[in-house]
Amino acid sequence: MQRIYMDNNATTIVDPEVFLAMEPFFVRMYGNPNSLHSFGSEVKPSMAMAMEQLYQGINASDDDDIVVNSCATEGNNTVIMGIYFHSILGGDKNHIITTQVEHPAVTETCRFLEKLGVEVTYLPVNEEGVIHSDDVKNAITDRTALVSVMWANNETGMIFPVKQIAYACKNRGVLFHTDAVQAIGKLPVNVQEVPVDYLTFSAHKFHGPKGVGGLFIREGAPMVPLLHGGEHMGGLRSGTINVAGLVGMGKAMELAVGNLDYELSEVLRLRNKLEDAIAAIPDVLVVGKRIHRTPNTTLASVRGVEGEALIWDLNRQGIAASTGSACASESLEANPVMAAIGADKDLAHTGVRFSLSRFTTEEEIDHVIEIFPRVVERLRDISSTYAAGGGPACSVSPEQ
Ligand SMILES: Cc1ncc(COP(=O)(O)O)c(CN[C@@H](CS)C(=O)O)c1O
Repeated sequence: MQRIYMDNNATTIVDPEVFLAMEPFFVRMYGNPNSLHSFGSEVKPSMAMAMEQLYQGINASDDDDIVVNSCATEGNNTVIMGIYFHSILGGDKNHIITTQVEHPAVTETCRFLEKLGVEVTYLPVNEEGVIHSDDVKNAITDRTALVSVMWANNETGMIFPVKQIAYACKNRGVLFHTDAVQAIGKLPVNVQEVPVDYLTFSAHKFHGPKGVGGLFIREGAPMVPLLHGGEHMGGLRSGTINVAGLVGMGKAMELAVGNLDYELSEVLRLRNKLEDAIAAIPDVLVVGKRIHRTPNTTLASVRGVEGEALIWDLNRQGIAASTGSACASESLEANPVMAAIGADKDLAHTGVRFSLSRFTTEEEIDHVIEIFPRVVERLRDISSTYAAGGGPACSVSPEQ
């Protein structure tokens, strides 16, 4: 059976060019870059090139730092815990602002700090699943140590007003972190245009390898390492560098930026083609206006059908999708994003997320368009809660 991968917000295939770039660093050039002998020194030029690819990919200046780590979860923890140690434990601040729809790597780290007495504001989102920059302005106090708002949401694809938020924080002298995991490779990410202090990303979200990520730190922004040990990354992140991963991430960043026009045209066209077919099914609505979303993501609420049942049935047909973020896929709780946007409790369990990539083909989209309505119909026929014409799924209808 042909399998179709439609869960690229969870992870992506490694681009073959990325794999080729990495291969030598597993079997021939495997030295530790901290070693003084030739096995160590011979890997350094490739590492330097990869770092340059990362700097160019987000338009970082040479005065800024990019710390190579294991993933965005580590990067998010590093920023938030680092601010706690620097500005809260070691300073006169005691407040962090974030949103209700951040990835758990942000919200759970904040919840951990609340146990240590930190005050955290989780800004609510509107029916489209986003906040307004004024929400941040109104929440900032003289005790605010950090604002952390994602660039784009992993479940809805909704894009947050990070530029306006960054300037609002800058004007109040408050540090700003953005989790850019779902923006890199899908949107232009330029840290000269958007004056963030910290920005985090993971290579496996833009066709690089799992197990390697990056943390951008603006020159002058305070940084307290999460991991202590050897003198790696200038002391900002101890642990032997994943050389192959870094080389792969640099190549993946170069390719992601180079394919941005394709993402914003062809991937967008295929996503909209799929979304139009999904939205045409009765009592199915898509969350968020397209113009405010990343080009590859659709989150649909299907009245009367449990999200888990939907993705399992799709899986039986060879189609890989998710009910929301993969890290919450085991949970039978209501989808927190759907709950946050005001979907009623039945609907909060009905979300299905499709996320495309530059490797998604028209034939694959046409096949999903053929299968999905049949799956919905089959599951509704056996549903105990669905009666045709059950009314709108939630207040937001698809927009062009
Ligand atoms: C916005 C955002 N921020 C952080 C992460 C974590 O990435 P890691 O490489 O696992 O550390 C993710 C990963 N979201 C996947 C897995 S939960 C999803 O299915 O939506 C993310 O989307």
